Amino acid sequence: MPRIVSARVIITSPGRNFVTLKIECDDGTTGVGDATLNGRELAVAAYLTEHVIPCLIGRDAHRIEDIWQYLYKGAYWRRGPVTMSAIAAVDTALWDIKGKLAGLPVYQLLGGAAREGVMVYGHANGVSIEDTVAVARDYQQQGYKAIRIQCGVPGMASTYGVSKDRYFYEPADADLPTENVWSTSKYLRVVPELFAAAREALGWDVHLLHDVHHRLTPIEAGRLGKDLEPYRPFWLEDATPAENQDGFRLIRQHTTTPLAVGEIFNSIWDAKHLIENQLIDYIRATVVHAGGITHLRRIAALADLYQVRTGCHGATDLSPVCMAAALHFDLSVPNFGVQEYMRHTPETDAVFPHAYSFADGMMHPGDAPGLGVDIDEELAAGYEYSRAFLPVNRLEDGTLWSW
Ligand SMILES: O=C(O)C(=O)C[C@H](O)[C@H](O)CO
Ligand SMILES: [Mg+2]
Repeated sequence: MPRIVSARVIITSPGRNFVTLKIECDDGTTGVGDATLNGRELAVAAYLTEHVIPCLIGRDAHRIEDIWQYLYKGAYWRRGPVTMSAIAAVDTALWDIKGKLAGLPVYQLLGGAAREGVMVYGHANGVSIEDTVAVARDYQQQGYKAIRIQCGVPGMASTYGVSKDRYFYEPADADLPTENVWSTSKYLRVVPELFAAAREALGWDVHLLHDVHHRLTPIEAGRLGKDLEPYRPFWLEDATPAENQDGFRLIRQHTTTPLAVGEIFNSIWDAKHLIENQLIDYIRATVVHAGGITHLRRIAALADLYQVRTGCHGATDLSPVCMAAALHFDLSVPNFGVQEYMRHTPETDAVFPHAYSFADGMMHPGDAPGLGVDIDEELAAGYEYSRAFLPVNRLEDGTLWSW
């Protein structure tokens, strides 16, 4: 049996912060897992170092389910993003090790490929409708079959999803949280205009997506969904905060626009009511924040019963290790929908050499044994951690709002 002899947390910042767990077995086999929780990185690092790693030493690395249960039930304190990201990192690293020992890519261990490739969506954003449409056209020419479109809101200094760089969106940008201003009425006017312009320029053969980022009330979201129906969006994401899951029932009563939610979910319990009541169409939980491949498969299995499909979160704060794991999951799961793909910077790609590839709007995890991703520790050591917070959001009168 491959016995775990060491586990280490590696923190690096090649343009942004990443936390990676590396587990090593007595035969020298290693596995990696992403443990990055944007803006709260050191909390997960400490949880791993102080409370998880000591319990791993000496265990059989093949016993993925037992170790998952040990860390989840055994902690007594269940769920939560810090705990579940730490468990995810261990779980991901163990799947990596199992794949390497079997000489197989992880997707083969998960049942094999259920499709030829993984459809991904890219991010088109711009300060104006024209800018966004121009970037979206660029993505379409690169072969993307699905594109998320976000544009600046006239009269507002900054808007979620609209970055300084056309291709790299990085919201965690300051040593203390940046303050953004939000106006629902201004926003609700511009989004249907954006979709109209995008359909006009791009035609109907490309999927268009949009992220509301938890900023509307259910009835406002119902209005937006209805206004967008003529443009056939693929999904409306995080239309309203999901703590009150019944809020989605109200949205559903007013629109047939498909709904996606779950990037901040960390367990099946966050999604259970939404899935069982068919209040959503896509579940966006992903490997790093929702307990690893093991737990994500459980969520997907529940979702499959209700024709809810997967749409894993894949922003740049999820490291290439998470991206690789998500692609193995996506390729094998029966109810796959789409995968978010926000390209990492060249510095990040160099620190995390990987076997996954993009061609013609589709990705593939590659056929290297395990996850097909690693961390170049020497390179990683050259990028020191630097604290960065996600922004906060306020209404024009100063009221704190959802970001
Ligand atoms: O990628 C998305 O859909 C996001 O909403 C990005 C998030 O704001 C980001 O990952 C937060 O860390
Ligand atoms: Mg989102």
